[in-house]
Amino acid sequence: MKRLQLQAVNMRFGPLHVTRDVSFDISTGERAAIIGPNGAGKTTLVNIIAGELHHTSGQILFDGEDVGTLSVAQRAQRGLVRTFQISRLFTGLTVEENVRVAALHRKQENKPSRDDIDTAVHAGMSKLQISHLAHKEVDSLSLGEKRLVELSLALTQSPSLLLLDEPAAGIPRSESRMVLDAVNALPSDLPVILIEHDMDLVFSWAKRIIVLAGGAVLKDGDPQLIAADEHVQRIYFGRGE
Ligand SMILES: Nc1ncnc2c1ncn2[C@@H]1O[C@H](COP(=O)(O)OP(=O)(O)OP(=O)(O)O)[C@@H](O)[C@H]1O
Repeated sequence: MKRLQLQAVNMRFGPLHVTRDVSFDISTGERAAIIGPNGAGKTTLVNIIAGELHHTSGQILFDGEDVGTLSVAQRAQRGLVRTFQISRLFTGLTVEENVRVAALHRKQENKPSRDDIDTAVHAGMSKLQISHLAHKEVDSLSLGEKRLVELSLALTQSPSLLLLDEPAAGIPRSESRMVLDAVNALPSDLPVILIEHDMDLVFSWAKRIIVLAGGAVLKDGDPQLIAADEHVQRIYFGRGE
């Protein structure tokens, strides 16, 4: 089932045409990575999908609804949830308190009871195996642990599509395995779009890779096809010819 549909999406900042006729669909359970050289327009595209930026033409449908004019919060309420490159955790609060704040904002039809919130908080932490960190202040955590807490905040919001913005960015090598394991352990039916510079993570995780160059989709296919494509190698990896 199609969850997200981008149809000829464009973004212009004044004279700068940064996103060019981007079209693709993401279906239930799909694991897609968006890659591309610096300045290719990856962050702009994530911001457009999440609602931080409003595209200048084209359509964004989520579960069949045109969400193009909705705010970040309205999209998150519908299940379109993102994480950030830069930590947005509340410092001074514990892990559990941070997860609780996210649980209060989660997608729901009815007003949640205290029990509902408690259940969501504990499920969010146990899915990411961070229950042992519940009572630690987030400031005392390692970078990798903070990234897991951010992932658990996103899961606590009951996403029906998750946008991961460079989950491995800034994480020391010693902890990158932990982050990769967490990304790998995300529920298999949850569609995920990953923006990532770490090619080991991209190629070990993604089932589909969308290559952006100059704001447009250069190639869209499975990792084998992308790795073997001469155009991609030339533009993205600086190889070929
Ligand atoms: N608010 C803005 N105003 C004007 N130009 C912008 C704005 N945001 C991004 N751009 C331009 O859009 C282009 C794409 O930037 P973007 O950050 O989306 O690329 P990226 O692929 O995420 O790059 P990186 O890998 O370096 O993070 C760049 O040329 C950038 O300068």
